[in-house]
Amino acid sequence: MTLTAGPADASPDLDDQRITAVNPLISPALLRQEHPMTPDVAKTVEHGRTAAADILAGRDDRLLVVVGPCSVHDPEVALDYAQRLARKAAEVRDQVHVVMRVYFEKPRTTLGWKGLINDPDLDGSFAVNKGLRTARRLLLDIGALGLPVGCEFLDPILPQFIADAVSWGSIGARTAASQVHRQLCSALSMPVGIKNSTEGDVQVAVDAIRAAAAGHVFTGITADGVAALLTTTGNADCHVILRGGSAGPNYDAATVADTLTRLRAANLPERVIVDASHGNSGKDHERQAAVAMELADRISAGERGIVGMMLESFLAAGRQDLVLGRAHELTYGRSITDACLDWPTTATLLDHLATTVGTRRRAG
Ligand SMILES: O=C[C@H](O)[C@H](O)COP(=O)(O)O
Ligand SMILES: C=C(OP(=O)(O)O)C(=O)O
Repeated sequence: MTLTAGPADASPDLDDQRITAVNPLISPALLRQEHPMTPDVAKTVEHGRTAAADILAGRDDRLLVVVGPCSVHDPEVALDYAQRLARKAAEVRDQVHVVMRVYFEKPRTTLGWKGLINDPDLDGSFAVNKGLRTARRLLLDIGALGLPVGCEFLDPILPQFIADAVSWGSIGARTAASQVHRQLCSALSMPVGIKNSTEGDVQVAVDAIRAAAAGHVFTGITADGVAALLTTTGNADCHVILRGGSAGPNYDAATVADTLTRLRAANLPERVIVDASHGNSGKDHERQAAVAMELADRISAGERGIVGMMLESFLAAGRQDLVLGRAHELTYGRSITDACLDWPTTATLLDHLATTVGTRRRAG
């Protein structure tokens, strides 16, 4: 007897036409079990979050400074940097609340290395489970130094793996308009800075803050890695980061004042953080110091609204190109994404920002 194919067998395969591999992903719960939160790190995280929220709300008159490499590509180097920054942060703690940039996810304009979680071996092997383990371990090691950390959140699944160890979050210029990211912010347990667009549109960040302040219902994952519907309260601690744009810098007093007006119009707290890098430095790391010094002068002269700064800083100045698979050729402590200030310049700037806050205090 000959079997003839029924209509179902004749149907073309419609699924997964462009997926070439499906591999297991560890669950957030498993990662948290392997690298558990400790009481000391929890204290650092909690203190880092509360201090940032207090500064943003005007309850604490210190400056919030988010400083560190554009991206982490080697956890040992990042820890070396963190040890130096932790000592400096302790010295300036009465005037400056220091949060280390520990960025594991890089949003690319087109293509490029997408960060330590996506490709921890820097060779295109995309060992994501290893990347998650390395990232979480590093966050805990830095937290153990008493130094709070800040991360950019890009993939909406990934916060479940690391967010408990993070004191401050960021949404980048390329995702500020994304509803997915605004919903994510509404769920995050820490203050989140949202950047103006790469073109320099500030309103998109103000709109994002409004959206993130509201509660949402959206799809995400649980700690066990199972898809779920999440219902959120909204995050009242989101704030604008002015990062400049393709039209040029936007840290000038007029743009800061215009941003505060937009925030007031949206019934939001009139506070901004200024990113001294990216569009505000034209990606010239040396310019960052000049931007920070100009902001310091304006802050000590009493300009209102600027409650913090972001600096891209690493051990060595500038940047270098990564050749995939040849990470062993990289210079120690130099960025493989955007150019950074070197450590001595960073330490001097942090001292200067501490003096700035002291001057502003004395002026009342
Ligand atoms: O901060 C880092 C970069 O500016 C951002 O990830 C975009 O990088 P790219 O333009 O080199 O892709
Ligand atoms: C990607 C970053 O910045 P932006 O989103 O402003 O380009 C960053 O701060 O690493």
